[in-house]
Amino acid sequence: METKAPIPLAVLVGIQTPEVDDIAHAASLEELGRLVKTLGYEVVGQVSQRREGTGAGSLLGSGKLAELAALTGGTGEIGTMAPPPRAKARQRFEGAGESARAEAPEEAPARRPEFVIVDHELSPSQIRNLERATGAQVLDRTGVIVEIFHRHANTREAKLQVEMARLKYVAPRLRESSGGGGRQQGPGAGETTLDLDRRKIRDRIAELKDQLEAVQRDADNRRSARRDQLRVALVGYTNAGKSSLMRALTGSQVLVEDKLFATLDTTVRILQPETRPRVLVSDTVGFIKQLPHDLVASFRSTLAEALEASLLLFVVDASDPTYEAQLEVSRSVLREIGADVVPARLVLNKMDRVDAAGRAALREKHPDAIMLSAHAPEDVGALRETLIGFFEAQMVEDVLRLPYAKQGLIGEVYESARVLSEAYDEKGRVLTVRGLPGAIARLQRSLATP
Ligand SMILES: Nc1nc2c(ncn2[C@@H]2O[C@H](COP(=O)(O)OP(=O)(O)OP(=O)(O)O)[C@@H](O)[C@H]2O)c(=O)[nH]1
Ligand SMILES: [Mg+2]
Repeated sequence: METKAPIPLAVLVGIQTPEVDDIAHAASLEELGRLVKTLGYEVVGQVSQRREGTGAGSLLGSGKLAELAALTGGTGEIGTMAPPPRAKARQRFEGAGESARAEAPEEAPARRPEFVIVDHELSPSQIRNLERATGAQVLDRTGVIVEIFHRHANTREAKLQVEMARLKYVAPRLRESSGGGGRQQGPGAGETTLDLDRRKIRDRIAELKDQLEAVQRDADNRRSARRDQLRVALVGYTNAGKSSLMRALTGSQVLVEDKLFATLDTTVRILQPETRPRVLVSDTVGFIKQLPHDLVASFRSTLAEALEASLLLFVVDASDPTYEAQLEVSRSVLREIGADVVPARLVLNKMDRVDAAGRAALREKHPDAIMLSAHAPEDVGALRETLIGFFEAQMVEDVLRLPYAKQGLIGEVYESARVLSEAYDEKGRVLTVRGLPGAIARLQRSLATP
């Protein structure tokens, strides 16, 4: 009995522009394949072509387009539009290295792929042209990422933000293809939004903005309650191992998956074994290249955690050949949200997959980095000591006088500082404490108020 819908099949399409080398191009398509897998589709083929740019009306040259259409069962024709004229130099460039071919399976697949997934941001008319030529639904990288976020968003805040990003992504594409009379769109455009005209979408976006502001005020309040605590945030590219480190450091059961964007919401846990005062660790959403701008805005809020941390652990998958590009993407997102002012340590993770020569090269390039494997308990133990050392260096000692009338504050003192000694005099308790300057100042303030 067939009750489950079959897994949708997809073909990937990538353009290698002159500034992109072979390794980066292959890595980008591989990453797209992983994104598509995260969406629950199966990748059954790949078409890639060298071109000067990604702006052509049909994206691919006519030959490549025909090759793609042969996989999907389309005509290979986009209809009224003629292919753009090709300059001599461009022809030479494109002719070189046609080595990346469609990986057609040995036997023709029983089903044709229903999706063509393009590794670049496409204009609405490019999407329409490709859909005409291939007979498949076309999604671009942005559409895939927006869709993953849409499916994975859990908290109310994440849901609101993703809906907003999705509407902004969908709106222009709706307008362009509305001549199709309610034609089925890719999953980037849900059926419900299809019926909405631009005005309704604008109204909905305004409504979402209001709701978001309310939710964010609550979140701000919750965060400010954690102010002056010892906080570390794990940030970095998707799949770098942030959640794995979070688990190892805090003994919590956060989701670890060999999937892109396994984590979409920030979680906060206590460093284990617990210290005095305790250290809070936050796990955050991962970054990716060509992150749609509206989703960066949605990061801004989950990453407010990171902004308020005293220390960022910048986690990198050191075993990935493109780790430097990933590092650069992460850095630029952090700059964009203003988190580049927070002290940060580079953590080169997955060192268990790096050989001795690779280690030496990494050590030379990043002499200050912490190298580890999230799977090695001794490495995680050492990282814990490093974290404790970092906070210890910032702590100061002070004396708190707790009058008898204020004994109710003792819990808060133990919570936010380490009590070194305790004595009594005629007025009350005298505590020598060690803690972050901000936390001690806050305690002194609550003791001073009558
Ligand atoms: N070999 C090895 N694999 C690791 C290590 N750390 C994490 N992994 C694996 O890498 C994959 C991704 O790990 P996660 O911890 O989910 O990565 P993440 O950074 O939280 O990813 P997102 O939530 O998707 O952004 C999982 O399959 C982990 O088991 C490591 O030190 N060594
Ligand atoms: Mg994660």
